[in-house]
Amino acid sequence: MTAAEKTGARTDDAARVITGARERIDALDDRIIGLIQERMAVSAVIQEARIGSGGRRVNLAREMEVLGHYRDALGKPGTALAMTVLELCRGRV
Ligand SMILES: O=C(O)C(=O)C[C@]1(C(=O)O)C=C[C@@H](O)C=C1
Repeated sequence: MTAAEKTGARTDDAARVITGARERIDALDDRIIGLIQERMAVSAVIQEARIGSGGRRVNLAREMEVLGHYRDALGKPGTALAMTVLELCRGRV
């Protein structure tokens, strides 16, 4: 498959730009995934401390803060992203 076919570009110049930018996106996605995995580990520490003390896994007031943080930064899709992040960190409720 040619670079043009792989990228959907109609010129070699555009194919080069897209190929380079996709490499940066793949590197960014690797970092984002790493950060999410780090967040999951930190969240687990909190949840274990709370459950170990007799509390519940979920803290809805805190989740509202997290949802608001993402929404303020990214708009409505930010809320959906935060819900997915929370599900990754504490499982489905
Ligand atoms: O901050 C907490 O109390 C957590 O347990 C962490 C966290 C999160 O991953 O952000 C996870 C579960 C709770 O329902 C709220 C937030």
